[in-house]
Amino acid sequence: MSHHDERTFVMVKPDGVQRGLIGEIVSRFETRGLKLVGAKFMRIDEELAHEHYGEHEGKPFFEGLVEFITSGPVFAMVWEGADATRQVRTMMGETDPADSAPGTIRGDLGLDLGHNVIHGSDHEDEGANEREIDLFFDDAELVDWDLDAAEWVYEDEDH
Ligand SMILES: Nc1ncnc2c1ncn2[C@@H]1O[C@H](COP(=O)(O)OP(=O)(O)OP(=O)(O)O)[C@@H](O)[C@H]1O
Repeated sequence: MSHHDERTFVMVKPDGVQRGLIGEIVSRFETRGLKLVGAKFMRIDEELAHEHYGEHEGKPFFEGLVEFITSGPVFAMVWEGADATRQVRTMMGETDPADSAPGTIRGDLGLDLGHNVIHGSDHEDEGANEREIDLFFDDAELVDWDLDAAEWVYEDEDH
């Protein structure tokens, strides 16, 4: 990982998994030049849901949000690249698919606010990316590419 790279947490939510959108979503980040360093197909239990969405506790949509995120499998990922957290948020679009521009993931694939197919760490919340990566992944599950072959694909001023 070079000095300006960072890692961010991204997750295809249960609606995206159920609709068969994992491949489409992974493909968008791959072709945008981000590097996949971790991925896990999993169920989120109540405890993890409360930790992950703790900031929304007490809001009227909280219980529904927990019920939704625990309702089926999710595809959790860690992506790495220059300014990765902000890049991913830009590619995702707005929280509400109705406000998201065509070309963004939610603008193209999202159905409504409760079914917006993807989560990505908030780039305006300092350290949210690292906190969420730690919440979902053990260090040993994150993979260093460290391949010569990767260097010509991902041009880097350090090389
Ligand atoms: N008013 C609402 N009614 C129903 N669901 C909501 C509402 N506001 C937010 N949500 C759901 O809660 C999630 C978290 O809300 P937040 O404001 O953190 O949006 P976000 O950061 O764009 O989304 P995410 O955290 O999933 O990436 C949203 O993705 C959405 O699915």
